[in-house]
Amino acid sequence: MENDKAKLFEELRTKYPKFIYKGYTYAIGESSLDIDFNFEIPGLSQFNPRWSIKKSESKITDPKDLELLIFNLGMVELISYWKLTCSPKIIINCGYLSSEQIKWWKKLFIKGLGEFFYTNGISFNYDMFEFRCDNSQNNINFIKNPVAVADNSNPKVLIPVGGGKDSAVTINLLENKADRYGYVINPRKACIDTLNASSIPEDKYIFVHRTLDPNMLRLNAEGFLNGHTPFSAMVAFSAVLTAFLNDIPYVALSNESSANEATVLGSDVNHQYSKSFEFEADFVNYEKEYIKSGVHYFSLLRPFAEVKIAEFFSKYKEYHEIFRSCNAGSKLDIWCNKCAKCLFVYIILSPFLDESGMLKIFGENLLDKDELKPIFDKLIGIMPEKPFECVGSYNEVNAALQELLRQYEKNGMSLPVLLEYYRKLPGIPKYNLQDYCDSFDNDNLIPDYFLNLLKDMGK
Ligand SMILES: CC(=O)N[C@H]1[C@@H](OP(=O)(O)OP(=O)(O)OC[C@H]2O[C@@H](n3ccc(=O)[nH]c3=O)[C@H](O)[C@@H]2O)O[C@H](CO)[C@@H](O)[C@@H]1O[C@H](C)C(=O)N[C@@H](C)C(=O)N[C@@H](CCC(=O)O)C(=O)O
Ligand SMILES: Nc1ncnc2c1ncn2[C@@H]1O[C@H](COP(=O)(O)OP(=O)(O)OP(=O)(O)O)[C@@H](O)[C@H]1O
Repeated sequence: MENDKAKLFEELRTKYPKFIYKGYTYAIGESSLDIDFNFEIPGLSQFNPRWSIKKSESKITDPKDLELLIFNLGMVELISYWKLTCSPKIIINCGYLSSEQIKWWKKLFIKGLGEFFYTNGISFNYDMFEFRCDNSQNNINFIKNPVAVADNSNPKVLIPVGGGKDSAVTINLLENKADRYGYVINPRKACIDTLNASSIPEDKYIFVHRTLDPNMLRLNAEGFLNGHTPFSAMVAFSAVLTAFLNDIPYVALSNESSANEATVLGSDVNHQYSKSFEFEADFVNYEKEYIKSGVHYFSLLRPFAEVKIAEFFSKYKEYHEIFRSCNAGSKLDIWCNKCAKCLFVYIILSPFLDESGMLKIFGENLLDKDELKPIFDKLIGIMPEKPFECVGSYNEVNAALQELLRQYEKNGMSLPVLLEYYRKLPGIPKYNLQDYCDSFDNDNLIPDYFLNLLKDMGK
């Protein structure tokens, strides 16, 4: 199967040697910015993905100011379309990229699609594709009116909300400390419920509608190359554009330090690459160097491990029955209770909530499901690969399980099947959960105002 895909990859690249980013059009309405991108794989299909971004009434002083942001959103959007054929030439007809920028985009393609290449059995490197851009540097519309930080005591901040626990923690940590706006791409129930459960007023929900081109979905169904794309990189570019449009100087992500760990042990393949600090730092440099919107992008939760975020979240009961971290069940708004993400969230919340609290969320004890053992083995690190999901590090999974084991034994409770299995496993090193809860990663780009808030809260 993997070899078939690698063969298909070669065939498609030969048959479709070019991918063209032909252009974009946009219209600024009273309450939204509407964008149409135009991509083409000659001989195969045109693609017109669309974005509609809510905007405030505030006037855009110069519409041209939006163009660099829109062009760059198109650059990240095109990854999903390019991956159908992985064409060796990417021709950019609507914007200029310097050789440094081209290097930057090549890195995002290679690392952001690391899982896609790995799971399709494709080996891919920097020499296997090139970017050509026809436009001269003179055509760049530099931003003339960047967003300024107006009020440092209650700054406006855009918080991307995914419907899971992490963004709910950011929302709550910033309550009464910042003027919060909730940002959601294609809102699903858990995202809306999360915002409704928070104290963010409805007029500060900023919803964005992104439409995938049906030709891509058709070609996926026909068997063209498909797989994971760096979704969080798209969140980054679109959130900065949305913040700019709404005169909001900060974008606060909820990406944690655990996202930095590779998914495949000893390799660069990381499902969460675009949630890693490496991407965050690259993105901030790119934005400051080549876009200069004035918007500051950072992750408020970067210093923390997932277990610390779980500890915060365990206290925010108002979200417990509405949040959904499960990607597999995201369309149906359910916890599927079968996937790695469900089991992972179950494990890291368990030390902080009693059994009835856990039952309210999941409806059953996932550590009592013997059929989840293969996933469990991947989460604790006795297999060479973690699941391709947004899950925390091996160490913190082990630390949470060992703390849970301690609690069960202290209370004289009988162990669920996976915890009993874990207790008997030989050679597992000892971990202390508190060490992970106390850790604070200084590799972060949190602006002083927000860093001081975390410090004042004793975090
Ligand atoms: C696949 C994906 O990114 N889905 C996100 C997307 O959902 P949407 O309803 O628009 O599309 P799907 O039904 O999932 O996919 C249909 C087909 O289109 C392809 N595709 C989709 C999106 C895209 O950007 N590029 C594509 O090529 C895909 O391959 C299918 O063939 O948008 C939603 C929000 O609007 C997101 O919630 C969807 O995210 C999924 C729940 C999901 O599982 N996303 C994974 C990428 C994922 O692992 N998410 C991580 C974060 C990953 C990261 O750090 O990059 C997570 O949330 O844990
Ligand atoms: N549809 C979306 N719209 C806007 N931002 C999103 C969306 N989906 C995810 N995000 C952003 O990406 C981040 C990472 O997504 P991820 O699913 O890992 O986190 P989460 O939903 O907050 O929590 P959990 O880890 O419990 O799922 C989110 O915290 C949020 O900032």
